[in-house]
Amino acid sequence: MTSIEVRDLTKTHGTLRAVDRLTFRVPPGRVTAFLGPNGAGKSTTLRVLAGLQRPTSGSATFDGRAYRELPRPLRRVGMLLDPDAAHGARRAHDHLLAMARSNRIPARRVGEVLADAGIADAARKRVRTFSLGMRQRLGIAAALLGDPGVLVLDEPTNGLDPQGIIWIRTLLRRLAAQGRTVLVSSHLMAEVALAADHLVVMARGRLLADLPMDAFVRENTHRTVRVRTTEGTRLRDELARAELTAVPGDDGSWTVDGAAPADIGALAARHGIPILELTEEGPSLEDAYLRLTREETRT
Ligand SMILES: Nc1ncnc2c1ncn2[C@@H]1O[C@H](COP(=O)(O)OP(=O)(O)OP(=O)(O)O)[C@@H](O)[C@H]1O
Repeated sequence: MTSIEVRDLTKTHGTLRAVDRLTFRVPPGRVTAFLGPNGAGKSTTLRVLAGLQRPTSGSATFDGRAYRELPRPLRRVGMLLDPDAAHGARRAHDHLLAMARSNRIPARRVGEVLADAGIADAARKRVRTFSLGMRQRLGIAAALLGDPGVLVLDEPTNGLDPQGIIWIRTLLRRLAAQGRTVLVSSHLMAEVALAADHLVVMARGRLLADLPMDAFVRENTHRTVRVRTTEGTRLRDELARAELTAVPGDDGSWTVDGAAPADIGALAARHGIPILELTEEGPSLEDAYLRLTREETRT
């Protein structure tokens, strides 16, 4: 199966380096999420990958071949970059059929992908009457048309309803499990956490992180424990004696850094301090991502 290879890619717009010496590889068999704050350079990278923009230097290829060099590219690479790519006057079915014909894809695939994308009922409707969510589904149907080994989807959940978001997540996982190469950009961290195995994070045109999801969360967050007690000041003082800091919250709870719940429970028991709640707050991808990119938003 094909890998995506971005190598030393730079793309400038005038004096702005939208992408700045970016290097990463997306191998088959896993879902790779492509993240970064607004203006990070994700769309620019994907447009260069799709051959819609020329790199200033470096390359973005599929096993070393540029998109434009691929014969019948829709059979190799499925891309969703712009939900408005289909002409509004076209009917959904005809739009996909034209794409299929130009890439020698069997016409029966049109009906299959329309059904897969949940828009079979709208097949004969003109695209301009589609909602944003339906246009996204049509774009995803188009990406799947050639049964490609590589899928590149830019913000596929834009405009989708909750069922649509679950559908995308399941679809991405299935495509990766089939051994395909899946790269998906997103702003919605919670959804990325459930769908992706691996993260590539960029900001200000540069690579910030390229690592497995669990390592990313571990490296960029720390666990805390939330405690509720009827004797907050005593608990705080006893924790301070054990060199732990308890920070009071707005709701009467305390947050403790750097200790396990069992340690805090044992300490409270030794001093006869009643505990009403003791909860370990796990690191979330969202926390990790915000921490990593806090200083990196381009204005
Ligand atoms: N054609 C262009 N001409 C000038 N500047 C551009 C052009 N395209 C993109 N940029 C700039 O390049 C930077 C990267 O933009 P890009 O759209 O790639 O970011 P992004 O990570 O996809 O952001 P978002 O998450 O907001 O979609 C931004 O500062 C943007 O304003």
